[in-house]
Amino acid sequence: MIELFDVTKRFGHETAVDSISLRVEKGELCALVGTSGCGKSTTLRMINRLIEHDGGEVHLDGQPVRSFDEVALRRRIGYVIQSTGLFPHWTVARNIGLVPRLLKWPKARIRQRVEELMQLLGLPVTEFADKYPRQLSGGQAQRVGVARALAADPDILLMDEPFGALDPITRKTLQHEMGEIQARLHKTIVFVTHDMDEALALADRLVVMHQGRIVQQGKPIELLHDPVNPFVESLLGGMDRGLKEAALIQVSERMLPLGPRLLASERIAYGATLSQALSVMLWHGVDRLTVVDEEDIPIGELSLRRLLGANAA
Ligand SMILES: Nc1ncnc2c1ncn2[C@@H]1O[C@H](COP(=O)(O)OP(=O)(O)OP(=O)(O)O)[C@@H](O)[C@H]1O
Repeated sequence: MIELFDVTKRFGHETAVDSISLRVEKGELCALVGTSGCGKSTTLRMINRLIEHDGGEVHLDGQPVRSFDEVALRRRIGYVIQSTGLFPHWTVARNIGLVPRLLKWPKARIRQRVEELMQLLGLPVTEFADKYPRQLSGGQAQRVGVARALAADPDILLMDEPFGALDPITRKTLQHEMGEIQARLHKTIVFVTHDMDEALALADRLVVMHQGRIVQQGKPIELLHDPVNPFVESLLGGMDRGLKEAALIQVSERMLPLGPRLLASERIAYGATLSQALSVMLWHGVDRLTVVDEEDIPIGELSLRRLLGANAA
């Protein structure tokens, strides 16, 4: 668990982070969002003490971070940044094994752990273990960065725009995989991003910052429904909030059993999102879709009228 109590950071006369309080429960993914310069990265870096706070307290599992040895603290906390920070003259395997080596794990255990993580992150060992960072694409390098952060199995991960430099398709793939990895590993994660869709898709708790302060925090769906002010409303998508909420709901959650009616001609996978289903309806000018499973077998239907009814209720 990570707790910030009235934490403040000043750079000269400028207050970058202004008395913020935040609690991230064990196993929770907390996304920090807000306009550029609002203090997100500074907040993140005060957790692993890359930046020391000036006021208030930062606690990990009830202990002030200042009571930990700085180096030991950073080895306990995985840290992923946009530019990856991989050592260019080290192979992928060596980069991933960095913290376990510093922790003096036996060689065989390090090798086993590196291979396990490469597999988890979709990097075939025979293909990638001996490559150097310059031989990787941006997406592959980012996977190595995440694998490295997970190497010593830290409870806490800090991720600062980890997918910021990637093209939209690779970014979506990595977001999806990150969601799946988190569902398996249940790390406590603080995640900084500029991408609201990424934040909404991944976060258990969304924290909106503005000018060094937290203006609102809560579950993504709560913020979408009840933004506290026009700034939060516009950050969350303004009039697009309905579609953003629909992107968080799976077709399977809203489908109806197959009825006696003829199957609708257009199909949608049960794992698709409601926003994708609405897009398919708009595209084809239809108000019903047949929901199919992985084998393209009809298992239900989605009706625009019933969806509207559900929202109106
Ligand atoms: N080392 C530093 N020295 C002086 N000022 C700094 C330093 N680091 C950050 N700042 C200032 O503190 C404020 C908050 O910066 P921070 O990087 O935390 O914002 P951010 O929300 O992460 O921004 P971005 O989204 O653009 O990355 C900014 O005004 C920035 O200029």
